[in-house]
Amino acid sequence: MRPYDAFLLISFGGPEATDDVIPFLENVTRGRGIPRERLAEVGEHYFLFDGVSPINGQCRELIAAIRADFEANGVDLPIYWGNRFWDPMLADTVAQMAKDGVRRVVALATSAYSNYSSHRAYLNDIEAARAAVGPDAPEIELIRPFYDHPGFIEPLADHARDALGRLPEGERAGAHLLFSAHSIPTAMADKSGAPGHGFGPGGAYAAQLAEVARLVTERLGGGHAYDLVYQSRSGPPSQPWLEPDINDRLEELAAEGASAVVVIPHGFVSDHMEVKYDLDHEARATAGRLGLAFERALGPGTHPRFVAMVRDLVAERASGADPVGLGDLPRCPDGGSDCCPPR
Ligand SMILES: CC1=C(CCC(=O)O)c2cc3nc(cc4[nH]c(cc5[nH]c(cc1n2)c(C)c5CCC(=O)O)c(CCC(=O)O)c4C)C(CCC(=O)O)=C3C
Ligand SMILES: [Fe+2]
Repeated sequence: MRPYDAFLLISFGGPEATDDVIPFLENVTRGRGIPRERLAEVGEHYFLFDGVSPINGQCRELIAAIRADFEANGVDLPIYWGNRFWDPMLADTVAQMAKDGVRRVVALATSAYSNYSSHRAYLNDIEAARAAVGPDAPEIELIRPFYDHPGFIEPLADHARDALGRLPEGERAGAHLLFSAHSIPTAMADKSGAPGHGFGPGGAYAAQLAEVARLVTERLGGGHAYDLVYQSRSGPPSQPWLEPDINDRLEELAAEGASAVVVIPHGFVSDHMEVKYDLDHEARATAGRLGLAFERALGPGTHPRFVAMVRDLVAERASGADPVGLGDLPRCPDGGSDCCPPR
């Protein structure tokens, strides 16, 4: 697709063997002030799965689906993949693209929202990788945060409907929906989005998460009660992070008389370790202890509408058309020159 000569998927990366776990965690937390105990604890989450994070496999599946979709729709772009924290590392991929003579790249991050960790960090890592490669490095344009795209919202709603359908029949109509996203420090959240956006506490990130929760609930019909909750908090206890934690909210819901919950991990694009451990393992156990029926909806993953969204976003970027989106928030512009500064 003109004006690009390659498509690049950029993801977080995850270990794929026991010996990868600690070096991976060191890459992620370098200079971040994460307490050592938290690292040891998170290492255990990975060891429980023999050191294999699902995220790289999910990227391979997504790339296979994008390749098939590009082919079926006449999009003639080679596809590359680079991670921020584990092999294939982004800098190596950028070096490979330079060797292959690639000059102009359109990139998508496996991260849908506005905040430093989900957006600005990707832009910074792209520039660091290009600088490491030198003058032959291609130009790389990162696609905007896409949380509001119908190709993100519709798969979430489809998968939430499936999860409701897995509850015992008598629990479906009254099920409480919990939309779960990665917690971040409140200082990072408050600054998310474009400067001076006026979203208030939690910034663009919390506002976007709330908007997606509303749009998905609306699509399900049935008037389900729902909340926005957070998971996977790290950092020292003295530092405020976005709340409520999903486990605390489950306690409250049980006390309020709820009997079934469907968790929708709308903060993520695939069912990686933060979903498998923090939701399927930990939150499910909390719900079980409280006597709540519990189902967890799949993430967008390789839902055909999500895969087609990638092609839509590439075309949008190539043509310079106005961003397509659902809901009431201002659209994120491409380029994002000054949005999502560090905390
Ligand atoms: C917003 C957000 C997303 C969603 C957007 C996106 O996808 O980008 C995300 C995704 C992910 N986070 C992941 C893993 C980790 N995140 C950590 C630490 C942190 N995450 C943060 C935020 C986010 N994280 C923050 C503010 C920290 C504190 C350190 C810092 O300020 O930067 C740590 C360190 C240990 C710990 O403290 O938990 C790990 C191991 C994996 C891989 C899972 C797998 O292996 O399958 C994925 C997809
Ligand atoms: Fe994270």
